[in-house]
Formats: sequence, structure tokens, C-alpha cells
Amino acid sequence: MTQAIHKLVLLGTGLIAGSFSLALKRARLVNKVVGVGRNAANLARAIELRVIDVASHDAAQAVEGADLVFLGTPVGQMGALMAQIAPHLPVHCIVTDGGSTKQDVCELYRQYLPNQLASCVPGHPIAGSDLSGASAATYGLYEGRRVVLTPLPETSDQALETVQALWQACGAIVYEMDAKTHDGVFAAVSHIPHLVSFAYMNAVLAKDNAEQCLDFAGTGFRDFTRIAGSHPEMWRDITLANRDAILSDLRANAAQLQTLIALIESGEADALTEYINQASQARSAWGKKRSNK
Ligand SMILES: NC(=O)c1ccc[n+]([C@@H]2O[C@H](COP(=O)([O-])OP(=O)(O)OC[C@H]3O[C@@H](n4cnc5c(N)ncnc54)[C@H](O)[C@@H]3O)[C@@H](O)[C@H]2O)c1
Ligand SMILES: O=C(O)C(=O)C[C@]1(C(=O)O)C=C[C@H](O)C=C1
Repeated sequence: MTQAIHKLVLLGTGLIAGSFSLALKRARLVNKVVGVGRNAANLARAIELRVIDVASHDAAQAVEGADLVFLGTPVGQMGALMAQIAPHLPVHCIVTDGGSTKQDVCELYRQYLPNQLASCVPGHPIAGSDLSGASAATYGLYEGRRVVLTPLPETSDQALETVQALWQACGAIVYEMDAKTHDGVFAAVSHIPHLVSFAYMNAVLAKDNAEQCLDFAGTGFRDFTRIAGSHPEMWRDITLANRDAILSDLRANAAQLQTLIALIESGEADALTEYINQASQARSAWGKKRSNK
């Protein structure tokens, strides 16, 4: 059982940070939550929904007296926020984040918080949705879900153990990974599916009868494109931050499409069946394995 946090500050009060706050409140592990944001209506809604207790537009002032800071903005905003809070962070305050990419965020900790690295714990919850803002925050978002921490060599055992225990109190299962491995894995199984879904959606929109196509779209379309409705700024930042791994995997995906085109052009039915069968078996096995856990 970890000690309760007296003051938690959310830098960015949206789905990810808000759900962290709600889960910790439910576990009675936090006394006061200050939410920092750019959007007054979102902050007002966060107070209404009890996601936060106090709203602020001033990150530097908000972190005074904090014992935990959670960065919950798109990754492209995190450097500027770290720079703002650096001179105001209490000595033992732990700083963590929920950013979807980790090599860039680790580099930002080094650049902007060089004297506080022992208290910095980069992290990434593998849970979320296509919805955003404080009103999308839910108590149970992290229950049974994975969280990957990518500690810096300087991160202290005490800071790491505290963040691990807080995520566990949210119901999450915590793993550790180095940041490069993390970014490679999540390029393949998170970033590429989103980008392919955006590209596919745009391909449908470019058709002459796009409206008619969308009108008749069924559950296959719905399942494949849910994530195309995700937040543009967040996905722009992820894509630019993890450029190399994403480009390499996007090219591999384009090569698969070329293989598929060649199979269809040649009319090789057995080879086409085998191509689809390989994917189908692997997806079914993944589904069974996950539902057993
Ligand atoms: N959505 C997901 O499925 C998911 C999953 C895991 C991790 N993440 C990561 O978590 C982070 C937050 O994502 P989210 O889904 O909660 O987004 P969100 O849009 O719900 O919340 C982000 C909040 O940050 C605020 N914000 C942006 N720039 C700011 C700034 N400079 N100062 C103060 N506030 C600012 C926005 O107004 C918004 O309220 C991102 O880094 C994202 O990559 C998202
Ligand atoms: O459920 C969704 O909508 C998500 O896309 C969540 C999802 C993902 O699984 O790819 C998105 C981004 C992350 O950083 C982590 C989780």
C-alpha cells in the first residue's frame, strides 16, 4: 500500500490524466487534485465531474507544494510545460507522464529537468479511446490494462516504486521497457493502425460516391475506422515524435498492400487464401490469448 499523495497536479486535464485522477481518488490515494489546462470550459467540466478539485491556467504556480505531477498533454506540449515548472518544482516532487511516445519524452526530461531526473518516471498507459477531454475521463479506464514505464538511468527506485504502486492502485499491470523498444513496439501495434485508419478514411472520402459509400457502411467499416475519429493534435505529435519507427513500419505495410495487389492481379486463389488465413489465424489466437488474461 503506497502513501497517499497530498497534492497531485495534472498538466493537461483530459482523458488520460483525468482517468488517472479519478482512479486514485476512488482508491483514496490522493487528497487534492489541481488541473491545469488551456480551455476554461474543459476545466469547469472537470470540476463538475470531480475529476479535479481546483483549476488553474498557470502550470508554474500550480506545482508549488505538489508531490506528484502528471503530464497529460499531447507529447508536443510537454517540453514547454516542463520548462515552465522546472524552477518551481518542490525537491521531492515526482514527475511522470502518460505520453504515447517515450524516446522524445525521455529526452525532454533530460533537457528541461536535468536536476530532477531522479524524480522523473516516464510512462505510458496502454488504454484510451478515440474520445478526448475531461468529460471522457472514467474511473475504470486502467483496470486490467497494461502500463509501460521507461525509467531513466537516473530515476530513483523510490520514485519508480511510487509510480508503479499508483498505477497498480488504478488496477493496471505495470511493465518496464527501454524507451527505444517501447517506441518500436507501439509504432507497430498502435501508431500504424491509427495512421492506416486515417489513410483509409481519406481514401473513402476521395471517392466520387463517398457519401453513398458511407451511408451503406456496416460493422466492418465501423470496427476498422473507430480510431480514425481520434484527436488530430495528439496523433500529429505522436507521428512526428516517432517518425523513424513509423516510416519503417508504414513502408512494410505498403509492401504488404503491394503483395496483396499482386495476388489479386494474378488471380492466385490458393495463395490469396493462404495470405488471408495467416492473418486470420494470428488475429483469432491473439483474441483468445487476451481474453484469457
Ligand atoms: N487517447 C488515448 O487513447 C491515449 C492513450 C494513452 C496515452 N495517450 C497520451 O496521453 C496524452 C493525453 O492524451 P488524452 O487522450 O488524454 O488527450 P486529451 O485531449 O483528452 O487531453 C489533453 C488535454 O491537454 C490540454 N492541453 C494541451 N496542451 C496544453 C498546454 N500546453 N497546457 C495545458 N494543457 C494543455 C488539452 O486542452 C486537453 O484538455 C497524450 O500525450 C497521448 O499521446 C493517449
Ligand atoms: O482505444 C483506443 O482508441 C486507442 O487507440 C488506445 C491506444 C491504442 O491502443 O492504440 C492509443 C494510443 C495509446 O498511446 C495507447 C492506447
